[in-house]
Amino acid sequence: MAVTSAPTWKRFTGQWKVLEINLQGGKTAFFIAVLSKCVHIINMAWGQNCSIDVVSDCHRSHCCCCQRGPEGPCFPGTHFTATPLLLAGWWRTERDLDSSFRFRSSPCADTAVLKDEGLVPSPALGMALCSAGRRFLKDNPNSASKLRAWARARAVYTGADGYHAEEIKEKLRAFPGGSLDLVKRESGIAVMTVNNPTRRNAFSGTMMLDLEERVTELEMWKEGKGLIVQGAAGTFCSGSDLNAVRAISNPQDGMQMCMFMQNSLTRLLRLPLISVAVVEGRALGGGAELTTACDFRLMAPDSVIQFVHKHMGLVPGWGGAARLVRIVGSQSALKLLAGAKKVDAELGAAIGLSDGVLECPADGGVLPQAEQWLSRYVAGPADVVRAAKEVVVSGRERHLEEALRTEKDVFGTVWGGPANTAALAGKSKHK
Ligand SMILES: CCC(=O)SCCNC(=O)CCNC(=O)[C@H](O)C(C)(C)COP(=O)(O)OP(=O)(O)OC[C@H]1O[C@@H](n2cnc3c(N)ncnc32)[C@H](O)[C@@H]1OP(=O)(O)O
Repeated sequence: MAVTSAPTWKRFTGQWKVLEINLQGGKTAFFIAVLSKCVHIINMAWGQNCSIDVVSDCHRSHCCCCQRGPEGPCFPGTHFTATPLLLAGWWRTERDLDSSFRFRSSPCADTAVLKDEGLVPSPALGMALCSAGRRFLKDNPNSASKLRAWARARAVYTGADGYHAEEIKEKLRAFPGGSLDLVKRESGIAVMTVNNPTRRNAFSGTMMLDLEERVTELEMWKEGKGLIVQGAAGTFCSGSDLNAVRAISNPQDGMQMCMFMQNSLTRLLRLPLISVAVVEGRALGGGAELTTACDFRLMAPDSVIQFVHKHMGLVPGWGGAARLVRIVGSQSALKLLAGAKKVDAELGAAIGLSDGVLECPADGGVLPQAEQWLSRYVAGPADVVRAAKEVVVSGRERHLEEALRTEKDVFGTVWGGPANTAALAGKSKHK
């Protein structure tokens, strides 16, 4: 069941807030938020068959109701079909919640109304709901793992944005061809290959679906440290498959495809893995956008990254413009987009789009060079490498105060951990 209007904070009292969400069919869902070290959200959906998208990732926080830590969260996030009383997500900060629902809270100390309506929540109520939720997850292990995946995912769009995931997936399934192949290595580095050589690795509909699946797989890969994204057969990716683009060129499908790809590529960039796009040949249109969803880009000598969207009467829609501005700054981004400028390895290095030039491929191709380049950043224990990526993502995406809090939480996961203890036990000099 869809959310029919922007959620609003209805009540606010001290540590508690009640958020009201209007659902289709006149149903209402309430979320009770406990504001303290973490924000614990309890969703009580009064009515059958309503479904709400909730995305969160406070897997490292401790629930202030039941004091559960990362291993036993109440609910790390959900996309749920709610029964009269169901479940929840919990957010690390209030702002996470706000951005999940795209609204701003406006606290209005309205204790009296709360009391009048007998709605004053209590820690006991919170605990009861936590425990009901845990029981649900125990009885529904598939939901639990899905929830965990969602928790890590932190996609941009949900049903509240008018995004209909299943509908667009159905449409994309009608444009088959190619694949996105993923190999996870013992070294902790995975290689994802955009594989559709007969169309210069253009993204068919099913490859877009593959991308989402591969990202989900990587989100659940706890041993992972690094990711290399490459194209098959010596070229990176020629963007979206023009045959599919022509078929779904109506505004509705375009928007849905845009949200689908933004979600997947945002999740790709937010993975706790250090990622690098290895660009050989051409990275055009959506292919250029894909390179920006990696932390780094390495370019082969004759390679070109080109945001050809302008030539197509478009601007990027897979999040490539927003990411490009963050990588090269607005001046350079404007030149690349408004001029559809070809970026070769030299220009790429000069403007900071490329982080290194690969040498002419030897027998083994450029992959070993890329692995060698990446190895200096992924050396060491996975939890430390992943923590480094996490604090950088947080610093890039969150307001300072929130990023500082996240940094504290992530710091707490490595402080006194095995790598830290071993380092302290040895002689520590960094000459
Ligand atoms: C998100 C927005 C977007 O991404 S819009 C898509 C933007 N991309 C494009 O417009 C790329 C158009 N393609 C090209 O410019 C050239 O094909 C490039 C990639 C430079 C390769 O040139 P070249 O090496 O000479 O090969 P070619 O043109 O003979 O192509 C080989 C076969 O591949 C196909 N192909 C290529 N790109 C796409 C694509 N994006 N979608 C669908 N098919 C594509 C070509 O049509 C060609 O197929 P065929 O062998 O003629 O059947």
